[in-house]
Amino acid sequence: MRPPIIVFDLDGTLVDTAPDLLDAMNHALARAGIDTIEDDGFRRHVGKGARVMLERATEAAGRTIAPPELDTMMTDFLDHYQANMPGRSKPYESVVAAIEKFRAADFLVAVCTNKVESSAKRLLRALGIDGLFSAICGQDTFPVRKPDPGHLYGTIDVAGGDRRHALMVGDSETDILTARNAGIPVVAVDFGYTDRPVAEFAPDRVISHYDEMDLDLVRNLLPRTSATG
Ligand SMILES: O=C(O)COP(=O)(O)O
Ligand SMILES: [Mg+2]
Repeated sequence: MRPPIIVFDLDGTLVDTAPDLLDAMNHALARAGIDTIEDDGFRRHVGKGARVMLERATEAAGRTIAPPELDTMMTDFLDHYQANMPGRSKPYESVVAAIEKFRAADFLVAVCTNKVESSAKRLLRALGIDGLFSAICGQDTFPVRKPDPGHLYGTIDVAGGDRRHALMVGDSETDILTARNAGIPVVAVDFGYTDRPVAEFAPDRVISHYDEMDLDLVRNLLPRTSATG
């Protein structure tokens, strides 16, 4: 029997990455001659991949850019972002302790993110926490990405987990839609990056701190089995 699994989103859920995403975005914008961003309004665009963040910042500056230019900006973004890891990015308070508790209770833990896979792996390695995860899958790991359920199913399969005893943890509408599309329960954190309060997207639970995410909460959301009950 495959073990139960908890799948975390990355940006805004597992790691507070916004300052470094902003630095890398501004580097790419400046190289393209586009106004850089000074406020943190861009956080609401995190979760759909860096290309969407760059497109939104470009629109906000009143510019339209052709796909090849956007490709160049994406390369500039990734070069800067990956060269400066881990930068100021930090795992959210108590998330590592929570993950260690789940692993000790024989849950697998994995990451399903719309970051490119190499960025996700490099960041988690730079933070010294990559070893906690049985799979780290990004927007380019499979032919589909969140909110397509195939991204979440694929992550569970690579990790060797049980799709029927899986839980998603995320911070955005994208994550909640992904879990719903997959028929998998979802816990939302309310401290991440989203354009509207996560409760509006009707997750199964909302938490404000990882201290709230104990084994009882997880087991209550999963179908009963000898492994999870
Ligand atoms: O938008 C991104 O770059 C990734 O965001 P995610 O880790 O929240 O999926
Ligand atoms: Mg996120």
